[in-house]
Amino acid sequence: MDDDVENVWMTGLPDKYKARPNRPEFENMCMAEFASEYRIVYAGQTKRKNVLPLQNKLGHIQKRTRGKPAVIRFARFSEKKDPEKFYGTLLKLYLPYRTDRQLKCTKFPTYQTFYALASVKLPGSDEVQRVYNIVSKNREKYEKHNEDIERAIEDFEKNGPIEDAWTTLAPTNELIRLESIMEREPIDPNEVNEQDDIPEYTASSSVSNTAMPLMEAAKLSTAQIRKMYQSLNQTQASIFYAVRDWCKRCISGEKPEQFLYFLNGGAGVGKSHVVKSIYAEASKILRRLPCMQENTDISKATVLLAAFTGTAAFNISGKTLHCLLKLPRSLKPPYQGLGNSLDEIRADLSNAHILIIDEISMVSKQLFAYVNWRLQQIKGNHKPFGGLSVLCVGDFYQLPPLGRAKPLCVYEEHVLDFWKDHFQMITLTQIMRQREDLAYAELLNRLRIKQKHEKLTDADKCMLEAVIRSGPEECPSDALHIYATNKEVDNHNTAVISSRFSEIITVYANDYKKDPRTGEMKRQGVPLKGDKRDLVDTLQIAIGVRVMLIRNIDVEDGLVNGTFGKVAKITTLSRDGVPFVHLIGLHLDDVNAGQKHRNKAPGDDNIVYIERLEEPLKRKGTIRRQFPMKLAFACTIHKVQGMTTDSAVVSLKHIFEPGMAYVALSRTTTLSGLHIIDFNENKIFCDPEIRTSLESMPKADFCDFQPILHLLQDSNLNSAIKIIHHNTEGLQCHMDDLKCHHELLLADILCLTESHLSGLCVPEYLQLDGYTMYMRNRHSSYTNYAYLANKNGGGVAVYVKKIFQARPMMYIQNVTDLEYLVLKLEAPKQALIAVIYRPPSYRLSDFLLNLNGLLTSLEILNIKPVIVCGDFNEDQLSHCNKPIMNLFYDKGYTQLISTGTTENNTLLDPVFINTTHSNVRAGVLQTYYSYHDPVYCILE
Ligand SMILES: Nc1ncnc2c1ncn2[C@@H]1O[C@H](COP(=O)(O)OP(=O)(O)OP(=O)(O)O)[C@@H](O)[C@H]1O
Repeated sequence: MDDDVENVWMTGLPDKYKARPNRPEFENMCMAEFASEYRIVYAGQTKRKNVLPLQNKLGHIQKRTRGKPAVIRFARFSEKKDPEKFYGTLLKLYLPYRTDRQLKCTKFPTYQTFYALASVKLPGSDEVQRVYNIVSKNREKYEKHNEDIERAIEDFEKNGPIEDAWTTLAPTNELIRLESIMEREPIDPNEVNEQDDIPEYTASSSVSNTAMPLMEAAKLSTAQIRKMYQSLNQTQASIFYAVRDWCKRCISGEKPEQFLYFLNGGAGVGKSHVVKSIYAEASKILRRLPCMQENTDISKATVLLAAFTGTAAFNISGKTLHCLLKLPRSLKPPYQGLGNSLDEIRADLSNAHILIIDEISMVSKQLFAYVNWRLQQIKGNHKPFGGLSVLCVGDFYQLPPLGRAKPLCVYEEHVLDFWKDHFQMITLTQIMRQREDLAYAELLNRLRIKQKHEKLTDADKCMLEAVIRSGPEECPSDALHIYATNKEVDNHNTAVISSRFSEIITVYANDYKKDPRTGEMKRQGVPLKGDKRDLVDTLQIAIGVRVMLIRNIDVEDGLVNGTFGKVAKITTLSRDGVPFVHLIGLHLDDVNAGQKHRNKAPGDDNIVYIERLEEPLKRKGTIRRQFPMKLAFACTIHKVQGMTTDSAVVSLKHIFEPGMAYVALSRTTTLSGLHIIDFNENKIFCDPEIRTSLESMPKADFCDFQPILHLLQDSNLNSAIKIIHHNTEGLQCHMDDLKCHHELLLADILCLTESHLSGLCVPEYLQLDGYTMYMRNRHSSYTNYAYLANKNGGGVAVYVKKIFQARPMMYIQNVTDLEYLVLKLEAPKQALIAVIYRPPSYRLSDFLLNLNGLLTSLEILNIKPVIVCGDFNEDQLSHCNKPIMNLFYDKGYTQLISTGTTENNTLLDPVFINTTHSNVRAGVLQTYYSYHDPVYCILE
């Protein structure tokens, strides 16, 4: 290159290789050869390139290797092509100390390495002596132990490596290693040891390289899951059904567009509750995806549950985002792709279709961008988030991301944005945490959006005054104290332990520092001064003290940064006669947490044992071994986001961020459980940008998933007749589900098939308030077909609102061998409503005959409209012949349902009407407890 060329900087070997000279000998050269043979020479050096004398070269090399041993490897291409000549020349040069045998190699087989440029010319014969002198000198200098080494090599070649060479080579280190192994408990390969970047915690220097354990389904029993579904309020149910519907469309092969939803709502509105429900249901449905059928490893999750902090992740039985997507500690652009672990994570997430991120308010824009890029890389798809559907959940009025970064929802020009224009919002408004104390719940809603200089209303002030205390002495001492800063927390904890406990044990950190001379890690007599994010240098504990874990020891097992408990046992051992604390046993507040960490010592099975963690201190070259916990009579507000408690003392003194006061004040289930100290209403404030950002966010439209509720907002429909049919797949076991459904009980006439009931009278538990029930069991429905009568299942039932005048027609002349019920509606309007069930095994020709009989009888009654609903086990969406539908058409009926009514997207549950009624609305409702969805029809 010319001297004045500036563009000389190349970042690495591939660049240098790419820019290799455009000469024939380089053309077919591989990078490895290029790397071993060539070095870039700059400016002045290039001028002498053809005649660099060997002694110069040697001197140069010696300088470069800083006097370390080096061996010459000559690579002159012209000579290489004629090896005999080449080695002949070399032989002359090195005869005094090289044997023929050794020279038969392309590389000199010694223990030192030296590369000369290909352009080096072999010295002429007059230079031989000079080179010889130099080489002899070097040899004296570097090959002092040559004989020993030769012997060792021979020995090695003959006998192989010494088995425990490390012991001989570095005895002290080996001793330390063995001691460490003895001290260490067996490691569970499933444990994930990764940490969060949240305030006051150490961020480990590298990403955890522990193999990613498989996602497990939420550890809830079927009964618990069912209870959760039943408890969903109306808005919670709408998003639940929206996601459920999306999953159903996936399994029916429809390939629906990815959804990107944001589930918004204040503290305690039940966001996490919905997440758990969605996770359970979506995982169940997506298990039927074709890829899951083909894939032998069905343990790979279809729905990924993640959160920013370990506490939030455990709360929803998920993982931290960092751990799930193997994100690096530093999220600074440019994006660092996954290297070797890409295949592994790709396999792990191969079935993933939905990602749920809880506590989204704490996710920074950078982290969110990383999640997007990572998923794009993993899925090999350029769609946002690699084509995965994403449900973000959280409350932007709660804690913002660290470092005062703006929350995701606040758009900033020139800052990476994957939120705006992508996500649609749904807001939960009904507070569930404080549902027993509605006044408090409403107060919290107002505090959530209070601006900094906005004044509280007199009524709100009055409510709060009832719980404002002049100081901690007026508050229950055993309640959790919540402060804004670590300093306040530490002061409180120290004061409590020294005033209330006597047998206090001080656990010092075991600190190690590298000896600069020997490189050995030396145990320090007293703990080193650590950073505030390091594990504590001295931990004061006693039986009964409250503590909190400060590291994510095992997220899946609930041992996370922010897990609370009480010290129940302190196990000591002794080394050289000096006792030391070996394990600390805790009774955790969450009895489900720490299942894997029990039984490490004899005694109480409920004790969860925690051992020391080893971590590098912030100061280089130092290591600390300490229990990852601290006292927790008090904790910071950052630790309580997501927590529900009966009683808490909240100090507002040092609040420094928007949303902090709101998070702290919204933890207790009732106002009486809250005690406020250092009250200052100006400390309760939100980020004003959040309100405007949320107001401008597109809203998700879930009307289709609860259509009757939506339609009834139109007051004209209040007097319309609402008829619903549902194949319940067993009424007895689904009675609670039916009662909790938000739309089924809006029906005036609720027709049910497959009630699976026997007997003739309606038992008490099947009664619904405000309804009269009629039923017909399968056994009494057939006279001529024993093969059907003797089978279990089947049966039909109808619930009619008591305000209606209706007459059941259980037996109609000439109508036999049908599972049916007909209801003659007399007031306020006239109509005939029939519900029919046709078992799949019912021979079609026989069924058509009997159905025809029924339809003819209904015709004779001359009442209009006639509405016939039921499960006919004939797919109305199928392209095959549909004899049942044809019969109805022949009789002048119209079918009202146009979309699938089952999980497989078949239309087995049609609704037929015999008039061309212009004001009929009909469609499909959602449920979770049957293979069939209910269908409705509203007659104005
Ligand atoms: N539909 C519901 N029925 C009964 N209980 C509910 C319901 N939804 C939520 N809860 C209960 O209310 C409390 C708060 O719910 P959850 O933790 O899901 O709220 P959140 O919106 O995630 O709160 P935060 O924003 O503070 O984390 C929990 O005890 C939860 O079990």
